[in-house]
This record gives sequence, structure tokens and C-alpha cells, in this order.
Amino acid sequence: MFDPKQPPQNLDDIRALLRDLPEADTAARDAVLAREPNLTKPAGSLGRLEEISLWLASWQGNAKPRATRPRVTIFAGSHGVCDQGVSAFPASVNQQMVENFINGGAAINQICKAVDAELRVMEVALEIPTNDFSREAAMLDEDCAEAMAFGMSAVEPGIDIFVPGEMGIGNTTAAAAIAHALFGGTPADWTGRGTGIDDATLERKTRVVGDAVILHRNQMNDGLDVLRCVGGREIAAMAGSILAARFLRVPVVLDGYVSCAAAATLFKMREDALDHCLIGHMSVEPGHKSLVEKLGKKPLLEFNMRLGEGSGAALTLPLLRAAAECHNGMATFETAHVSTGKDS
Ligand SMILES: Cc1cc2ncn([C@H]3O[C@H](COP(=O)(O)O)[C@@H](O)[C@H]3O)c2cc1C
Ligand SMILES: O=C(O)c1cccnc1
Repeated sequence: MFDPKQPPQNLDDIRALLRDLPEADTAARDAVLAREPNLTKPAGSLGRLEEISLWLASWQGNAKPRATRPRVTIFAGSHGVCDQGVSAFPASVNQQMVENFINGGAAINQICKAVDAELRVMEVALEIPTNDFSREAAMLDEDCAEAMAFGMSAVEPGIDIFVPGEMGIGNTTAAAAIAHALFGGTPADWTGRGTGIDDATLERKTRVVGDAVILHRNQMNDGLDVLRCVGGREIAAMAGSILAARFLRVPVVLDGYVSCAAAATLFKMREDALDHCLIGHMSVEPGHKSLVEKLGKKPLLEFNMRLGEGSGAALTLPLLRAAAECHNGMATFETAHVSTGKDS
């Protein structure tokens, strides 16, 4: 069982946690299902809002779904694979953007303000780039587990929704390598323009992704091996936070390509590992559509965004709030004296 006071020391500790995942709360689920038909609206007329309130309650383990204390945490990490020239921006942008997050100047600051969500930033050993995974595994077993454990600490009791966000120049290369390693296809299927690279850089990035998956293939036997070999520290921290959220009964809203690649490493371990997660939006990064299909989920929004930082996921928080408010606050046919239509 997950104990925040005893963080995992290695990836086998994480594998043990994954064998022991809590399930959705059936009593909360049944209570929501029983109340829903009594609310003053035609059955099913709130569409996905009804799905969301049921999902929130089931994973929070409470018949009253809540969306009053959402937290967005941006994990920042730096990537050795940037040495291969795979991004339009230099790795120095990571630290600069961390300052920008702290000073309130990034897109995610404005979105969190607009949707009334708490925002935190956690540097995941930002000053130490991962190894360049085009040459060697990005992380050692214990380093990857440490980053995951750090991510786990971002999810604290009292939060009712968690959004893992990321900042890490080069991390769409890591996301592409993860997706290619987990789900096959060709490197080009999974490699996109990230921050906006030109054609020559896209060709190089695609080659880096394909070669890395070939280089590490004998070491990548499960999702956590893939995370260690071709992931990054902020990606591992996101995966850790998603796992901790499951144990702490905090539903998760995933963001774009990088966030879903982190989550996919857990999905590869167990197909039900992401049942407590929704996908907030469909990113323009082309691999995201295929990744979303592999995860068997339907993003809430399609807003032509491709930023990361948790931005597309944070934008959906008012929808989750509205879903919870409708379920909890609506009158029933009986209390509001509204005819159910059945006796007329
Ligand atoms: C100023 C700036 C702010 C960002 N915020 C998120 N990203 C996004 O872009 C990066 C991934 O793209 P690539 O793999 O092409 O480097 C990540 O840091 C991601 O969070 C940003 C990128 C930049 C330049
Ligand atoms: O979809 C994403 O998460 C994304 C896309 C481009 C750059 N950074 C992140």
C-alpha cells in the first residue's frame, strides 16, 4: 500500500504499488446513479456533465462530487537529448520559464487565475539534465524512482482534482520515443513539431526517436523501463503524481502529448491504471490523437492548443465544477414539485 512517508526507492517498489491499485468506490457510484434520475431535467440531458459527476464521485469515494480545490503542478526537468538539436528553443528556457511561472507571467498563470485553481511549480533536479537517450538510458533505475517519488509528493490530501503539467525543452522528443516504444508504429507516426521546428529538424528528431527505441529495445520490457530509458525526470514525476493521486482518491485531468505519454507508461503496466484520469484536451501535436486512442479516452476539449504546462487540462476545471454543482445542487422532481411526466 502507498505510504507517503515511505517513498519508493526503486522501480520494483513502483511495480509493487501498481499491483495494489485502489478501485472506484461502488457505494459513491451507486449513490450518484440513484440520485441522477430524480434531478429536474430529462434523463441524460446533461450529457458528459453527468459522466463527469459520476466519475468524480466514484474516484473521490464520496457521493457528493467535489471540484472546489483543484491543484495544477508544473514539473520542470531538463533533457540531455537536447544535445541532438531536437527543439526550436535552448534548454536554458526551462529555468527562465520557471522564473516566469513564479512571477505569474506564463499562460498557465493566467488560466489558473481565470479558473480559480492553485498553481505550484516543482523543479525535478532541473539543473541536472537526464542522459542523452540517443546514447544511453535517460535515467538510472533509482533516479527514475526518485523523480516519481518526488512527483508523488505533489498530491496532498484535501486537493480534490490534480492536473500534472510540465516544462522541459526537448520533452516532445521524449514523449514521441515513449509512445513509439509503447505502441509501435513508425517513428514518424509519433514525432511532431513541438515548439515549432523546421522540416530539417523534424527529420532529425524523427531519426533520434527511431534510433533511440532500437538502441534500448532489449532493456524495455515494461512501461517503467520505457519511462527510465527514453523519458525524463519531469515525465517520471508526472507519472508518479498520477499514481499517488489514485491512492489518495484524487481524480486527475491529463493535458497534452507529454502528459499523456507519462500516463501511458502506467497504462502499459495495467490497462486500468488510468481509470481515475480524464484527458482535458486534444493537443495539435499530431501523435496526441493516436495516443488518446490507445488510451481509450475522449478529450473534453479540442482547442487547437499545443503548449503543455497543464494549460489545456486546467481550462476544463470549470466544466468539472459545473458537473459537481449540477449533481449536488439541483432540486429533485419531488422537492421542486415538477412533474416527472410519468403520471400525466
Ligand atoms: C517559451 C516556452 C514556454 C513553454 N511552455 C511550455 N512549453 C512546451 O514546449 C516544450 C516542448 O517542446 P519541444 O520538445 O519542442 O522542446 C516543453 O517545455 C513544453 O512544456 C514551452 C516552450 C517554450 C519555448
Ligand atoms: O501537447 C503537448 O503537451 C505539447 C505540445 C507541444 C509542446 N509542448 C507540449
